[in-house]
Amino acid sequence: MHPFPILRVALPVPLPRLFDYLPPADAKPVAVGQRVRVPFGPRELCGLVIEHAQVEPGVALKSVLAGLDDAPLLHGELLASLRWLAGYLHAPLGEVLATALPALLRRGEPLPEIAQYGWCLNEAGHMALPSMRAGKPKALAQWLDQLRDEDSLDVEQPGWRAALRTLRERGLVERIEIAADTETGPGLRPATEKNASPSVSPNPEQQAAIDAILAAQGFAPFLLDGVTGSGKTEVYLQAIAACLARGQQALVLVPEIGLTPQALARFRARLGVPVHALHSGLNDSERAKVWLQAASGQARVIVGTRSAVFVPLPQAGLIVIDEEHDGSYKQFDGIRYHARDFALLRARALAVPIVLGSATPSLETLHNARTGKFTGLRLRQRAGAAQPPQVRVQDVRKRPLHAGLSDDTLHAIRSALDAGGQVLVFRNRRGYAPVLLCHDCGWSAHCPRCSTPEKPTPMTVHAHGKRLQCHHCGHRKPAPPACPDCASLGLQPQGNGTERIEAELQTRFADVPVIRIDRASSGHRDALQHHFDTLGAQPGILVGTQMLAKGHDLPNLTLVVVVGIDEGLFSADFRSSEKLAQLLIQVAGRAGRADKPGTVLLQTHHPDHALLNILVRGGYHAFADEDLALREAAGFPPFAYLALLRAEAKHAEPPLQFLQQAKALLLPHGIQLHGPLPAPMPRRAGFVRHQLIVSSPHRRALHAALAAAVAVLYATPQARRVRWSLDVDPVDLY
Ligand SMILES: Nc1ncnc2c1ncn2[C@@H]1O[C@H](COP(=O)(O)OP(=O)(O)OP(=O)(O)O)[C@@H](O)[C@H]1O
Ligand SMILES: [Zn+2]
Repeated sequence: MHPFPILRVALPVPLPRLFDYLPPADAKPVAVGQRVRVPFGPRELCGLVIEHAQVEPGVALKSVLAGLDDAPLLHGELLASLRWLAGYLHAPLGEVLATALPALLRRGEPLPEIAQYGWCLNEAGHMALPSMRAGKPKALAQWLDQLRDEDSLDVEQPGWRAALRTLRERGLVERIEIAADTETGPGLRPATEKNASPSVSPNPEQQAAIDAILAAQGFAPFLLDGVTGSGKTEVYLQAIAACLARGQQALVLVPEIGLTPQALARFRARLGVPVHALHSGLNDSERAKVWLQAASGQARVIVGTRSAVFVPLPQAGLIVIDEEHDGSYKQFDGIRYHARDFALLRARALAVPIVLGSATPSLETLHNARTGKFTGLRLRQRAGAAQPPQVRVQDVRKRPLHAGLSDDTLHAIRSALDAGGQVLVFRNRRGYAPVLLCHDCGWSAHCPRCSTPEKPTPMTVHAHGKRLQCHHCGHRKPAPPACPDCASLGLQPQGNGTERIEAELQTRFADVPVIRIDRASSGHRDALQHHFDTLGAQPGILVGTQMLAKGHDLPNLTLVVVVGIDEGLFSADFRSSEKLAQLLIQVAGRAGRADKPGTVLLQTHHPDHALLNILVRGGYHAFADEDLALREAAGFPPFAYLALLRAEAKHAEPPLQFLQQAKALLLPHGIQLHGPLPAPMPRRAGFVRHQLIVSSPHRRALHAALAAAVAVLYATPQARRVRWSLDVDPVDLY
């Protein structure tokens, strides 16, 4: 028998199994959770050892080429949770691990250095201190009479590196590597005046929420259901501070667009410990470092977007999910995990409290709070002196519109600006106009890669009419100078996107800045912050898409105008009402967040629409009651469990055959099957798309059926002729 057991390795390949290898030739034992480099066909891959097993007689195995780590990279709770996730998503473990690990580590590169350094006065420094001249170097020297780590210096002594240079040149300080048990000065005083947000004392509702979270023991899920501007962040901050005081780590998830430098600075200033941010703006090595710092326990507070849910938390004390309803928590390709749901699973495994916060909780989460699975905490009022905004539905039927804006709206904007306020104009369509139409023959511009004869996909007009762009596949081309069908010169952009509204507002309100915020103008987090900084507190207008709806706090914003939501009122998707309601409440919630009252103008051609009425009269909860009742009657989530099997190929046959095969495999399991049917968007980027919806009122029944069928599906010949994916708990059905 071989002296060592064989290694069962998870590899990032689309096959739902582990791969067996002999230990490496150097015969060093490789533990579970360590990375290895292995031969795989003609390639070499980096994988993770998942199990040891005994060699079966007569099986010829290749050897691992090399072990890559001295200690397991993944172990304990995180490895177990990821194995559970792979099972839940019916996805190959190797691909799940590849999604969870930072790219640098996934590629098998060596672990980056994460040692922390600190500075303190040396002997000469202590001698020189009393006689130093007052100034920045002396101030820093006083602070360095004890060892201080570089992170705390960043927080406590902004700009310290310049002063340090002086001290170094004079030979007064030394740099010391800080081990986990090195004693450093009590680094962190409460935040200093200049970088702290004004400290607030919690109001009674906030205090009750804080008390409930602090009293929690072990796994305890909370829904912090607080209206916009109610001060949810203050509740998070106090819960995190208590977690830090217990010596534990806190993980905070935020939507991609919410992680502005401003938001981070607020956390840093209030918590008084380094806050480690994980977001798309970091490079691979920075991401890997934060991940490893979390693994070593050095990182005490990690604030990040979706994929931060995968950081190791050996000393976990609390998980917070801000804006838990946000769509960006769901990954839309590859391994389609939901960060909120995985965070809940981890909180249970880690036995820590988890706080889901939102002014517009997802119906799943509300349902969980109503059935007692989560503890509901309510903040019914805005914090401080702020009042809820006044919402007015404005009937624009038969009214003249200027780039979609009514005369009443334009007057309201003028008055708000004259009163020194800021205005937000929300339109959920970027570009200049959604359609380019020939006024003479009716031709309109369609995407050649995303259209079918039955279902054409219009191309959006950009660059003031000069360019066409498909928002589904990215296809771009110059706008034709004349109609390709009838040669008429009467081509007209139809409808209004943010670009056109911006242009209209710039001409009408030339005296104030008009700033457009959408994916084209502010795709980058820092760009968004830059726009807010440019505007400052002066009167001005922001025009933008849903990027503007999320968690921003602009104290001087007094008027919100909502334009062109009508198309959203009639969508067929069972989640569309929920999404629209959330969007409207969140956008409206930007108005009047400080001492000036806010107004919201909702322009519509359907002033009697049930959704608008219930939202305006009853608010989000009234809407949610009604929508939950509808979902229960129709057997939709959260009253049933769904999975969506998608398949696409250049031609229609292979996806259909694949899904028929899947249906045949699922049929004996007694769950509901709907399809195969063309996807709501039947063609995209040249691929014909079909889908099969699988559902059951019982989660267990659904998963038993999927587990049995998917294992077989991977091996069917039909699977090789399509691109397919399984989406468990899909958010979008297209
Ligand atoms: N107890 C308090 N007293 C006075 N002001 C407060 C208090 N708590 C929070 N605030 C202030 O109220 C404003 C809104 O708080 P915050 O941004 O946390 O709201 P929120 O609940 O997250 O809202 P949204 O869901 O709209 O993002 C902030 O400017 C915050 O500093
Ligand atoms: Zn397209």
